Amino acid sequence: MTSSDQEDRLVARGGRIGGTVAVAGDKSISHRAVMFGALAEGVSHVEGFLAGEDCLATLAAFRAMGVRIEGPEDGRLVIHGVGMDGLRAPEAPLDMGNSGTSMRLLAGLLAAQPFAAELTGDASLCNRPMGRVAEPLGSMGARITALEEGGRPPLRVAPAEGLRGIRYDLPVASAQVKSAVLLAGLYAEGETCVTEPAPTRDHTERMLAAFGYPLRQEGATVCLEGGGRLRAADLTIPGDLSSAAFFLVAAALQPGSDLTLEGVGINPTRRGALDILLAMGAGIEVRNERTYGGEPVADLRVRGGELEGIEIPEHLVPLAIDEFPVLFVAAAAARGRTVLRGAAELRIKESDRIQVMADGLRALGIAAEPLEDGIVIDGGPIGGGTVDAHGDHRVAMAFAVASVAASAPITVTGAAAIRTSFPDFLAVARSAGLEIEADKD
Ligand SMILES: O=C(O)C1=C[C@@H](OP(=O)(O)O)[C@@H](O)[C@H](O)C1
Ligand SMILES: C=C(OP(=O)(O)O)C(=O)O
Repeated sequence: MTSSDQEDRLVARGGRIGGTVAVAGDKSISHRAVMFGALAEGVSHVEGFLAGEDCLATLAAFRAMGVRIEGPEDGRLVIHGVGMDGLRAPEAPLDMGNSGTSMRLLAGLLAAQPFAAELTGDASLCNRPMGRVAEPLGSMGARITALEEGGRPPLRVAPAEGLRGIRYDLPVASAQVKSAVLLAGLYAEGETCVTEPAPTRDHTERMLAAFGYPLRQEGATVCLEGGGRLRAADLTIPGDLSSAAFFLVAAALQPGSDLTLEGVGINPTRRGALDILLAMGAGIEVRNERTYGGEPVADLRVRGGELEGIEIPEHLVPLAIDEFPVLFVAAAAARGRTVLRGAAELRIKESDRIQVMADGLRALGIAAEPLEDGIVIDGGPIGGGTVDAHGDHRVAMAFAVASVAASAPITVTGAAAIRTSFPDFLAVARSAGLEIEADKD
């Protein structure tokens, strides 16, 4: 067995959750820091960059396009910006690994470049739909071809011949699509406006502002004028609420626990998981609110108790989209029934997160009924057993957390992808009191 096979299998035995921990930097913001730092004029300094495989794929892509980036060293990057027109043609296809954010945002940026490029990724990413970005970018004049059926990657992006601004109504609430169109809009003639059907994470808008790019926000619509410039900026990236969510749930479902998570991003367009857990009765206190690089940050203190099942309000779905695997674990440990609807997007993430979570919860003895656009979970005693994360980082970490409420150890297979978003997960989990190890058998 190779060492990566070993990491692919985890055994979690629960434990007493408590203490004070910090999670790694926010993944969404880390991607954008590299992108905007690369396109800026001058040298940007970044602290708290997440050195997970997804963000490293973005970093490697910009290096392959001629951008000098020092680090990451202890989360620090020094990005020598090349300006809006300074990227160079990459010599080989850009490999985005497992990262949907990298592929969709880069599609928007590459659509506007005077050179051809190809974007590819791993088996999971190559199964995800890219028509959602190719279509609006096409109407701006971009020439993007998806090489596989159903708008699936690899994507071939031909040199641009001048893009024009559009007004685009997002058909799905997606920050990746919004960001791809805005990135292309930086280079387009005239104004580009994107209207969202429901709020989605606004890190692109906040970071453009931090790099000095003017934006106009009117209700659900954000607009920018093409042809501007970005000024280098120094940024500190907040801790990732999506990573913190595993420990929020671990502590919230264990009576008597007391855990503080320091320096976590609580951007209102991202904090749906907090609001869902609070509605389930979790004892979470938001303390020491402050701002890092235009992003709100706080320390979160969680004291465990009993959780109640709820009907999750649909407007919270896009605001908690990546946290549902672990929220399903909270639902399994809660008293009563939890119902989620309006979350069909979960079926086209790194795995089909509705089906994969339902299968895993059932293997642990929980009644979980998948719906086309959601799930119904009846809380009850969680048993031990083996569950398959299907190579999905968030599913793997969610089932490790389930062990806190389980009557016997939980073995998680297909867990190596944890490196994509949370390479220090095992270390942080242990310091929060979780007994977890990579299986050596
Ligand atoms: O813009 C981003 O950084 C992200 C947006 C979300 O995807 P969608 O825009 O597809 O919902 C989220 O699931 C992903 O992890 C990160
Ligand atoms: C969906 C996710 O990421 P991405 O779309 O960037 O692969 C995630 O991190 O849960």
